[in-house]
Amino acid sequence: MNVVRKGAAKVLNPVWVNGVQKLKAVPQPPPKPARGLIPPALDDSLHTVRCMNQLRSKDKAIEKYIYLTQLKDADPHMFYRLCLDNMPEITPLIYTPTVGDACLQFSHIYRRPDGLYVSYKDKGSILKVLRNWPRIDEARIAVVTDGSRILGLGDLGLNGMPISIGKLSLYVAGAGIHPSSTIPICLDLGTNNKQFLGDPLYLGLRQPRLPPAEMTAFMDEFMDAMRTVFPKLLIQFEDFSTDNAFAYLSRFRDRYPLFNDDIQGTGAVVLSGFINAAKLSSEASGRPLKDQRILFLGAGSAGVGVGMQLLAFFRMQGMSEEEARRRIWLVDSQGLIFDSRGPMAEHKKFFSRPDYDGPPMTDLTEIIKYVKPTALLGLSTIKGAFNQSVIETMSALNPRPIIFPLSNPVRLSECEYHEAVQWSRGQVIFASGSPFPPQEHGGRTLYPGQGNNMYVFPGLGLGAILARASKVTDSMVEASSLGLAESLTPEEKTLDMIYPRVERIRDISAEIAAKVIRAAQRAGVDRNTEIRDMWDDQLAGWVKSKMWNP
Ligand SMILES: NC(=O)C1=CN([C@@H]2O[C@H](COP(=O)(O)OP(=O)(O)OC[C@H]3O[C@@H](n4cnc5c(N)ncnc54)[C@H](OP(=O)(O)O)[C@@H]3O)[C@@H](O)[C@H]2O)C=CC1
Ligand SMILES: CC(=O)C(=O)O
Ligand SMILES: [Mg+2]
Repeated sequence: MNVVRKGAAKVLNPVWVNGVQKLKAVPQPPPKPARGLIPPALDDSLHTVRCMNQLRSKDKAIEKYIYLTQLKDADPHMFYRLCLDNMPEITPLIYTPTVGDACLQFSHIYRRPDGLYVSYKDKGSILKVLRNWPRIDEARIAVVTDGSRILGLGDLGLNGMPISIGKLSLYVAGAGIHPSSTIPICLDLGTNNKQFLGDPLYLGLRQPRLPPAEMTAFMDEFMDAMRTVFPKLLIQFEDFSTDNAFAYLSRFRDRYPLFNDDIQGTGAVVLSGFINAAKLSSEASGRPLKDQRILFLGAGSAGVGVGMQLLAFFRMQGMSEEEARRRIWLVDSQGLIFDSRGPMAEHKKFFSRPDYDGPPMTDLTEIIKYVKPTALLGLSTIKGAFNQSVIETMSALNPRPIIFPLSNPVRLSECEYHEAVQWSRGQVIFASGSPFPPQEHGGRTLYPGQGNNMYVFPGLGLGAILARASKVTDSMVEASSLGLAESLTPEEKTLDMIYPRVERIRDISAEIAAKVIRAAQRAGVDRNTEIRDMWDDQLAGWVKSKMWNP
């Protein structure tokens, strides 16, 4: 279990709140083991070197993942120290892309319990199961998946647990949430994955997924029980299949403090990258922001979530809803989405085009020639969909085309960075869901952005927790996005970066959290009255003081 320093003592530390000194219980690490129980020359700073050497000696990413999982279990302080000191190297191992392989293989690489499993068999007694969690009073944030759409890998059932664990490791590393305040949760509601159902080692329920009414009844009981057992908890819904992602966000968001990371977190992170990318593209084309035209490949929870966030941003620029909506085109597995195409899923209707009435359009290059987009965003899970013809056509239309292949893990990315650089002759403004290495082009080093919700959810969650928000409003999500967009340093701007360096994640999360707290206060959903009167710089310092450090 991810118990940090089991049996840690608590001491009272003085803290200042609105100019008043109070005493607060702070968990302390246990005393060092007694003399003779550890090697005499064991030294913390050298031990980090030893651990990194052991990590780097493994050939395969999945072996590194297993090593880090064991390290987290044995010595969480050292695990998070390594994460913080080596973010660019370790993030792809504990998160996408490697976490995708960890999910695929979870039932085979499983070693020790971590997180909470709530099964359909627990229906009627979910409350009791939740009460088995060992750190109820400390719990502040849960990431909940039902494993039905893990990254772009489909229905992985109970094997989705590493996604919840990985996201929460980033909450700790990236935003300083205390490890013992986190609960990874996997709802085990069956799976339609035939390979898993036939695998004797599969750890989940061997039954097909539930019909919608039964699933909703289960979710109602689960959410009620969550509120009873964990009254201070923020909930992040993660990797639910498209219909359920939209349905449960709208069903529960006004009753519980929660957000859906794939719809809202992705919307926020992509808007942020888009704002910075649009500035660069406008400098090259002279085209004002209001003339940006966005084409999405993929119209699922992420595509539509990003579309809605962009729409809100265009509205902030003074456009009417109709004008803003007409800036956005969606393409799904059947091609361009337009009104006269025939029946379509509810979540696609808002962006369906009323102004196209021709034959179905399925070829992406042809669609680009028709739409003339300035930005092409991929949330389709279709590897290679942004081929040479697509990128050359985008480059012919735009001096600096914005191309974001955002699907995860890396092997499902719509294109790779080196391809985008080569086919655009170095002009592409690029962000991908999973990381790619920098490229040399024309004597310059070009840096890809990582347009991944990992830049947003730690700060958004930290802000919501510290504000003790009763719900997560659209304005809080928007504040997280604008906070991220504004966080670039002058040096990062000089390098044409559109997202900050991941090494700065703690500072970025603190900035985002402070903005989220302000948005919660403006929306009147904050319940932490002690920080309402703080000035901005006081609030920023206070947020940082709340971060846990390994
Ligand atoms: N970078 C980031 O931070 C994030 C990335 N993602 C990634 O985005 C991807 C999609 O996630 P999500 O939206 O939740 O998944 P969904 O399953 O909800 O959506 C996938 C969409 O892609 C469409 N699609 C499938 N095949 C094709 C095709 N051949 N041509 C065009 N479109 C196609 C589907 O069409 P149809 O509707 O017709 O089935 C659907 O609209 C995943 O890989 C996920 O990992 C998700 C969240 C965050
Ligand atoms: C990043 C993420 O949340 C996803 O790919 O689903
Ligand atoms: Mg996700």
